[in-house]
Amino acid sequence: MVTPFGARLAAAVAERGPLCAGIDPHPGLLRAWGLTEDVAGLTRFAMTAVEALAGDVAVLKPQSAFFEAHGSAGVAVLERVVAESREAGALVLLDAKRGDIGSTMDAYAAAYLTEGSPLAADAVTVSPYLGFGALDPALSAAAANGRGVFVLAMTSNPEGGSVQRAVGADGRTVAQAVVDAAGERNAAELAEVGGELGSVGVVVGATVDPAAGLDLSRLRGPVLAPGLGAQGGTAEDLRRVFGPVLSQVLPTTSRDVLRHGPEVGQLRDQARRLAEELAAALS
Ligand SMILES: O=c1ccn([C@@H]2O[C@H](COP(=O)(O)O)[C@@H](O)[C@H]2O)c(=O)[nH]1
Repeated sequence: MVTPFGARLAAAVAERGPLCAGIDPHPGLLRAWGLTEDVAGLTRFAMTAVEALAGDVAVLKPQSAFFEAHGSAGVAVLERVVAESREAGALVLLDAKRGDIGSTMDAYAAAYLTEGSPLAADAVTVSPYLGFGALDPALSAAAANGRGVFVLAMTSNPEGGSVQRAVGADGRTVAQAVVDAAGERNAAELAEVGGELGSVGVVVGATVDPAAGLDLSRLRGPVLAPGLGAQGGTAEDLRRVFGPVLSQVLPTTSRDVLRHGPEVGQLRDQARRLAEELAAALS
């Protein structure tokens, strides 16, 4: 039997600390690193980040959009990032935010969650706004292959609230319904294979207002928390937003690490500093 993603994530965080470092090759960061805004610059940027971070952090989160922006050659760089990060011992969470009808989700599951695919990662972000049930192919492939999914619930951007905080006929917000559906999948997984942490995560911004009242207590899975650093969230916010489920939080930041490049040692030092600060905030 394959080891479930939830168990692999818990082990990685226990060994390496809680930081999920993003690899977001923004054009502005390429310029700041003195690189050209082309595939050569992208390659140097991304592989420097991998060299600095993949042996150190628990999870690396490449943002697919910045690689896709360079066309097929950019996607080839993303394939290298995924493969070399995993070889160096980091889990890879591919931030692609895919979501579609079930038959198309089959193809996304084949691309991101199936051994042998050039873009197969340890986990992928997905969007539930075609209905949580439409994600079934990805959830099934993840379970079968020891991989994970992170479902958008309450995102870090201010615009998200108009959709995610809308209240349905049952009185729950859209975000709460997403979290509850993820929790049901985790309860089924943990009942079947045991363990503490399920493989279906959700995305909840470190920037969200705790007054939104999102109840994560029955999730029993990881909570990816973006929004730290460049978007204004702080380690202290994690305690305020996620108090009762702090041990399940996987804080992520991209620019707050990457702005310390291009020197490998400085990137690594910043990631270590943040990992320590976050571990303290989450304990
Ligand atoms: O709610 C969300 C979901 C995903 N993201 C992604 O995380 C990083 C954040 O980058 P920073 O430089 O740390 O701001 C980026 O890839 C987003 O697409 C998010 O910010 N919020």
